[in-house]
Amino acid sequence: MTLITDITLRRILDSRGNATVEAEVTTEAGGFGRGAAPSGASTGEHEALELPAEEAIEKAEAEAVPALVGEVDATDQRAVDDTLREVDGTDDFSGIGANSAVAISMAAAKAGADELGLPLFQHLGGTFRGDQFPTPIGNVVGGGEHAEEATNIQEFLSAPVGAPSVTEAVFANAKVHARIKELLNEEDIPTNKGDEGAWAPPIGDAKAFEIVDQATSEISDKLGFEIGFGMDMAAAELYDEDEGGYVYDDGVKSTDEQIEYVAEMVREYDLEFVEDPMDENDFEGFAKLTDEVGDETVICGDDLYVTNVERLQTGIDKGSSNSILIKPNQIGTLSDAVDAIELGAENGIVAAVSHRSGETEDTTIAHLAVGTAADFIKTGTVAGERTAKLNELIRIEEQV
Ligand SMILES: C=C(OP(=O)(O)O)C(=O)O
Ligand SMILES: [Mg+2]
Repeated sequence: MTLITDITLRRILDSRGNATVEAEVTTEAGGFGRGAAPSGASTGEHEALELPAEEAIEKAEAEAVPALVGEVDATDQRAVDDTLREVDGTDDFSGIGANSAVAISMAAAKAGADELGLPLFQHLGGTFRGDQFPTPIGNVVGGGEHAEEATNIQEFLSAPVGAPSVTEAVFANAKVHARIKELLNEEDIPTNKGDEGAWAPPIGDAKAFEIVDQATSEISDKLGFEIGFGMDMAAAELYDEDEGGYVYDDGVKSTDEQIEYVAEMVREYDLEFVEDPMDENDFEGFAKLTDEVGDETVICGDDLYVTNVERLQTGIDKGSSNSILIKPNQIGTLSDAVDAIELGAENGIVAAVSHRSGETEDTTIAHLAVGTAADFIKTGTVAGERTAKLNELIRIEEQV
């Protein structure tokens, strides 16, 4: 029994320059952990609620801190997370804010690991986990809600599926990112950047498919292992019911046309990963697409599931996808995120643990991905708040 003895909450900057919540947890025997909440821009309609940082801190200091300090064992992550849910008293963490909840949850996990003298991935995953690494998929070109005057599709993701190690995969993605800059320069296309460090050039989706295909093929040939690519369409941001479907610069696609378009791209470019190809409430559209190309590629639900086991169960029942994106702050605690990964695993749904577009130097998701044997981790390719996680993966690989 190693009780939490202190919790400090503060406002810090995220990568977009917005205020976010950082938590520090200290335990009786001197264990210490620090965690910080990320923040989305293309957020799902059904996500847990982020409150303004100051308000979230104030509410958590009044409600959560007294219920945890001197009361809960830091090494018992379920007890920490159950307490956060109990004191919050809502389904969407609108009581204390999902940003305060996830920061405390992650800080407590790190304090628990420190207390036990274990690396975080092992504390989260247990003794028999930690030797299986995710493929890091990293956005190299993008637009949508993450950049203006760029592609309609939010993210084009380099996917080094044949890399011999996670370290080689991380460097491969950085090389693809660099090669894309050269290709854009050759055509005098401006190399603006989006929120996550991907290039955000003023080009259409068709051109982006060509450039990313060329860059991944060239770097794959150079390095001698397979590098494909995928995409996060963030289609809920494109969908407009009043317009009758998915709104692109060159026209509107109906649901059936969207399914056809995505299936065509999967086949033409042999896509490794397709996230949110349909609107966040269209379980049926997802299911049709998964039926059509689910044996050729990974169809992943992000805004569709928002890391929520009830929504995932609906997707399982309807056959909506073969993958789930996992973002701890979408649901509020690490326990909830692990529950979603495990429900998925029991039903043949592979996990992709993910950053948010607004990030901090926090590296918890690297440990969560390794500790739960997730198939993928999506956390960018360059930029300090992204490389923090990628470099942590390199360090973890050295430890196992
Ligand atoms: C990382 C993403 O973006 P955001 O954090 O803005 O939701 C995403 O949609 O997968
Ligand atoms: Mg997404």
